[in-house]
Amino acid sequence: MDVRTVADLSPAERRALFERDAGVEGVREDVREIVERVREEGDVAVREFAEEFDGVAVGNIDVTDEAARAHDELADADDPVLDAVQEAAANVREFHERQRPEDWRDDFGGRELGRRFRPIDRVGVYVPGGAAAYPSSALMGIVPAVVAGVDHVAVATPPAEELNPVTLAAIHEAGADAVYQVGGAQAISALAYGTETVTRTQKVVGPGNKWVTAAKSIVQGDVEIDFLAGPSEVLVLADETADPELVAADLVAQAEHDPNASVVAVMDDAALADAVADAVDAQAADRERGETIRAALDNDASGVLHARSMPEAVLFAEEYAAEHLSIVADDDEALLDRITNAGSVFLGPYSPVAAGDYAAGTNHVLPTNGGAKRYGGLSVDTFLRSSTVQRLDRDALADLSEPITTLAEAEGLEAHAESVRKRFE
Ligand SMILES: NC(=O)c1ccc[n+]([C@@H]2O[C@H](COP(=O)([O-])OP(=O)(O)OC[C@H]3O[C@@H](n4cnc5c(N)ncnc54)[C@H](O)[C@@H]3O)[C@@H](O)[C@H]2O)c1
Ligand SMILES: N[C@H](CO)Cc1c[nH]c[nH+]1
Ligand SMILES: [Zn+2]
Repeated sequence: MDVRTVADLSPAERRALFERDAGVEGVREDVREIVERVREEGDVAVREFAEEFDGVAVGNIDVTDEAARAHDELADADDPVLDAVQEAAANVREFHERQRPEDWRDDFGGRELGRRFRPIDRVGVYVPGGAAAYPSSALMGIVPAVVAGVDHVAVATPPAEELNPVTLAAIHEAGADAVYQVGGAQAISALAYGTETVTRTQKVVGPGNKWVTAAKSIVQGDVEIDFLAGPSEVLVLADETADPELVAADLVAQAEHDPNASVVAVMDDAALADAVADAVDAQAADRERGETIRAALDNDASGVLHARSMPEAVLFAEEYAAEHLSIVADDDEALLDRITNAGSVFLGPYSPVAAGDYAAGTNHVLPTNGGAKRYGGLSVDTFLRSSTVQRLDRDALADLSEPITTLAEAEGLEAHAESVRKRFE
């Protein structure tokens, strides 16, 4: 890879990095058609798109029993992959249980005010599975919904002649209530609007490629969504203490997800930048998914960048607002203090992004395309809604009657004022 200098980036290069869209805009119109066809034609369209995009003639769309069977078969065979799924699930559950908010009520001087949290009834979780299998995303999407207490968790995952048994087992292990084999934009539409087979849900969550991400942005409004969690991204912020081989390994790892993945390293040390660029090229050539990795490395939103100073590198990282931010530097905590825009942060040489991807316990469903400037990743909150509660005593309402009636009259809403006065007649 060529090393570029932050200060010398052209306006077009800056736009490609900071306004990246991972290919989503380019497929938006095609995806709109897919979403509409599924909305109007239901299962018929789901089956047609499965043939067209996945090359599969789908039998049963509902594969809930198959997921349970896949789980039983791995358990009966004492397959160590099920142990890995269960260990990861336990860590994800433990971390997310800490996020469950408590209902509360407090006395504000005669005004008893509070907040209560209740789960959404029916949610749809998309579990990707086109270019790779994603049992880990099943855990990340479903476990927080179960922890939140969602009544019905419906899952959609791409169809296959033979569905991936580890993905199915992870979906079952995580606690899904219904599982459908439908992928891509058609899955998002099915979960958003329902079909003859697929339950209509109130909120659709989960990561996916550019087609999935475009579909989520289209159904948003008709149904709640979590946020856009598209092709993976990592930004490594490093100083001269970083090991270039490890920086490169984390870049190459995220690059293997998708040709539209974006991977960046920015550092204040020119020699390190050269070493990282060389290590990335060497490692990419050795990896099984070399073609995908090379495409991701070569896209306009990826790069190895040299900054004139760490403050300049930090500003770059803030503007980039990466899904994953890895800080590999002597004083990583001081750098972290200056960062606000990142989906998930990885500190120190023993915190590779892959740890969070699979098993540390934090969620890997995270905002891409700069979304980290506006929202955080998937959590228990994603599946909750809150209500406020109040009980005022007579004196508290009497104390407030002046501001309430004055404001009501200022708004020309006399009946509001009267509803307070009536209580003191
Ligand atoms: N941001 C996050 O939190 C996060 C987490 C995990 C994974 N990811 C991303 O999820 C994605 C997974 O991608 P994937 O492709 O492996 O699986 P996927 O399930 O997202 O996509 C597969 C589906 O894409 C559809 N598709 C393929 N070609 C199409 C075409 N030409 N037209 C219309 N639809 C088409 C098919 O319906 C197929 O079922 C990767 O980009 C990965 O980086 C992101
Ligand atoms: N890095 C992905 C999120 O962008 C999550 C993942 C799943 N499997 C491996 N990685
Ligand atoms: Zn990953």
